[in-house]
Amino acid sequence: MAPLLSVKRLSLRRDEGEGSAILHDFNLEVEEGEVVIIKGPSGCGKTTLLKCIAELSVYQSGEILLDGKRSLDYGVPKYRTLVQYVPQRPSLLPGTPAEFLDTIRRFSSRKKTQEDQKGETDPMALAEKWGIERTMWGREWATLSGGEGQRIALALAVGIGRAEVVLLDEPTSALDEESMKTVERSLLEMLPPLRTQNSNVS
Ligand SMILES: Nc1ncnc2c1ncn2[C@@H]1O[C@H](COP(=O)(O)OP(=O)(O)OP(=O)(O)O)[C@@H](O)[C@H]1O
Repeated sequence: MAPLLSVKRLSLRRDEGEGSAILHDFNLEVEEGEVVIIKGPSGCGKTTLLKCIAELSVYQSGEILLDGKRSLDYGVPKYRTLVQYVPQRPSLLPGTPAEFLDTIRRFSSRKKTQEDQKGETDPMALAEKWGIERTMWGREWATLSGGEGQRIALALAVGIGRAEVVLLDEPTSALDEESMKTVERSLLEMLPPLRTQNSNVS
């Protein structure tokens, strides 16, 4: 059986392919239920790798497969609902989290099956458990603190329940220790790891 996610010989260079290499022939296989931690020094390409997997960055060569199929086989919008990227700085997103949630729900409601609804948790209720008041969803992303934006982005990614792969880019880097523990505890409850894997980008 094909792994849930495979990254095969991924290579990407800086400056639209004209500069030095960021990733060179990078390979990764992730099985269903597996939690993978990507480690490496600042600037080595961790965010770039996650953005490539989410089809948000253009790479020069290599292949990324979800359940053995390319993003183009799914169609990129559908692929992005299956592979969700939670950015390090959601404050750079336009509009408000409530608008974002509406857009996802409008897109989802047309195709939602009972199977889709199984893993769903209300993102607002989830974020509330992490100390995010419901009124915050109506504020522009740019006006939220780094930690508030991170908790909302995380609640959106894991609460909607359609994602097969959730890519978390330092998801708790802007949180204080207590909030970090609360968020990590509930993430672990929602995403029980069958196995863990450490992968280095260097
Ligand atoms: N659009 C771009 N154009 C040119 N260089 C870029 C671009 N995006 C990223 N880079 C460079 O690619 C390298 C990898 O960046 P990336 O953000 O993936 O690193 P990282 O490992 O996530 O770092 P950190 O741990 O500091 O967040 C860096 O040298 C960065 O400056």
